[in-house]
Order: sequence, then C-alpha cells, then structure tokens
Amino acid sequence: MTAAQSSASTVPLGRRVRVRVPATSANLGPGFDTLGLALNVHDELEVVATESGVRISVTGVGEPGTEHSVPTDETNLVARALLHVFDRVGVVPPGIEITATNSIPHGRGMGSSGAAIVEGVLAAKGLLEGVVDVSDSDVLRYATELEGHPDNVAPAIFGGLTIAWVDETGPRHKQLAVHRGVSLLVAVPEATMSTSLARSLQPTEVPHADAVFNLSRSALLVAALTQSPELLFDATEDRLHQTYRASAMPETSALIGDLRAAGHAAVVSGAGPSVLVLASDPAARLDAVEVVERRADAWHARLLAVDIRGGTVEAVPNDAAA
Ligand SMILES: Nc1ncnc2c1ncn2[C@@H]1O[C@H](COP(=O)(O)OP(=O)(O)O)[C@@H](O)[C@H]1O
Ligand SMILES: N[C@@H](CCOP(=O)(O)O)C(=O)O
Repeated sequence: MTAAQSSASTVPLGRRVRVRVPATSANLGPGFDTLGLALNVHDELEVVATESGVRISVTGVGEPGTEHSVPTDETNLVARALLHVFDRVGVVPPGIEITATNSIPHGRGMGSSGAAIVEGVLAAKGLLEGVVDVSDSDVLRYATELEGHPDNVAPAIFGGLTIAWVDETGPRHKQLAVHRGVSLLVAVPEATMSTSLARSLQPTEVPHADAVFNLSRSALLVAALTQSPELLFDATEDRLHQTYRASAMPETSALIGDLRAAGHAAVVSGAGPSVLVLASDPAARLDAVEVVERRADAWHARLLAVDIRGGTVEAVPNDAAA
C-alpha cells in the first residue's frame, strides 16, 4: 500500500508495540559522520495507540526530577520521531502512550539522541503494521532526517559495525561483523557535551593533506576492525574533528593522550566527552582500564560488547502488556 492510498487509514486503538534500541559509538576516530558501532547498552519502551494526546512516562536515564530529565509531552524526542513518521507517510496519528526505560547516558557521545529517534521511528513502524509498509531503508531515511547525520542511527537500527553514507537517493549503509578479537572499553565522565555544540566547533573546510590522512586511516580502520585488530592503533588516528573539539573537553583529550601514550587505540566516542578504546585483546583492555583509573578526574570505565542485533520492534498482544 502506498502512503497516498493510506491517508484514510488509521492505527487500531489499543495496538501495542515493544521497542529496544542499542547505544552507539560514532566516528571511531577517522570515520567522521560515517562509521559507527552498536553497543550492548539499551533503551526499551512500550508504545500504545490511544484515543488522543501524548502521554509519556520515563524511568532510568532522563526520568523526571533528575538532572537531565527529558520532556514528557509531544516535544520529547521519541514522540517527535514517531509523529515525524506518521507525517511522512500521510497517516493521521492516534494518541500515544509511551512507557520508556532508559539506560543510554545522555550527552556523553553514546548515541542517546540517535537511539531516541530510532525508538520513535521503530515504534511508528510497528504501530503502522498492516496500514503502511515502513521498510528498513525508510527507517534509516526518517531517522537520518531528524538526526542530521547517519553514523549513529545506522548501527542503532542494524547493529554491528556500520559504514553509512548519503547519496542522491538518501542515506545508505553497509553492515559488517567486528573481528572477535576486538574488545571495547568506554570511559564515561560525569560531564556532558551537546552534539550540536561540538558540531559548531568544526571548520567548514579542511586542508587537503588532512582529508587524505583521514581517508587512509578510515579505510585501514575497516580492515582493522574486521580482519586485523593489530592495526587498530594506526587506524584510529584522526585530523577531521577531534583536535577542533579538544578545547571544549580537555579531560577527554588528556585521557586519550594517556591511553595512546600507553599504546591503546583510544578515540573520542561520538562527539564526546566519553572515550572509546578499541582493544585488540581482553588483556589490553584491562590495561586500558588501569590507565583510566589512574586519572584524578572521575571516569566510569564500562567494559562493553558489540550489539549485533540492532533495534527491534515487536507487537505485544494486549493480554501480555507489562
Ligand atoms: N531516550 C530519550 N528520550 C528523550 N530524549 C532523549 C533521549 N535520549 C536522548 N534524548 C535527547 O537527546 C539529548 C542528547 O543528545 P546529544 O547532545 O546528541 O547527545 P548524545 O551524544 O547522547 O546523543 C538529550 O539531552 C535529550 O534531549
Ligand atoms: N558524527 C557525529 C556523531 C555524534 O555522536 P553522539 O553520540 O555524540 O551524538 C559527530 O561527531 O558530531
């Protein structure tokens, strides 16, 4: 059924879907706005089609009364993404009740905004089942329209390691499996950094030599992550974004300096301020944890794995509602 044909269709009241979406680490050093990894930290939600209005309850990260609480009305990013899909496919949205349980830290460079957007888009896809077909490439397109860059939303949707790019047809992706020898460490600080602020620190043009430098490293990084983890240190050098943003997160730069001096492939996770270490074996990862713990400033070292499943949405029978 096409979007035009569906304008009179509606979602059955009481339809309920369950959504689960992973955190992501984007850029991975040289792959600015291109490379991303899905991580085994997840937000989960249930969404029900109701008669009218938008009602949201949040538990965990972003819950009311906490420092970084998120809105619980239609300005909430998950709700905005859900309503964006209904608008794009030309179906009048029902009322919406969202019950969210969030674990992805906000404003730390672990893809919380991309995950929230994918959550809303996948919830819309599930609610629209049988009304309008929303394909995987539609999910990537609608999510990228809101996020502005595809490198977080692609792994959040598809899992694993993704290469994302944009052509005249819209955002595209290639998913790859990460070599089993690669171990992940994410060092998360208390401080937050807004991605839009970090993006405002980027120049609009870069020296040709720096572009060539990043081309070589990002090509090498795909090989290192999929076949040759011993190349991860060389493959994670970057000249396109990290230095321009360093003054806004000096503790991040200092930690990356310590880790790289000790031989670890450390990079800014997303737009920061978290630090991602791509260790080539579990022992190297534990050594990196010690480097993180030696710093006087407070970091939470999280030993994570690659999420290979990506975002999921499933129908919930009404007699199985939580
Ligand atoms: N689960 C969520 N529900 C609602 N809004 C969210 C959620 N996760 C993130 N956000 C919004 O995204 C903002 C963080 O986005 P951003 O600055 O891009 O950082 P991040 O690196 O975590 O993606 C939060 O302050 C909040 O407004
Ligand atoms: N390529 C983006 C990635 C932002 O990731 P986030 O997890 O910080 O939202 C950028 O570097 O701006």
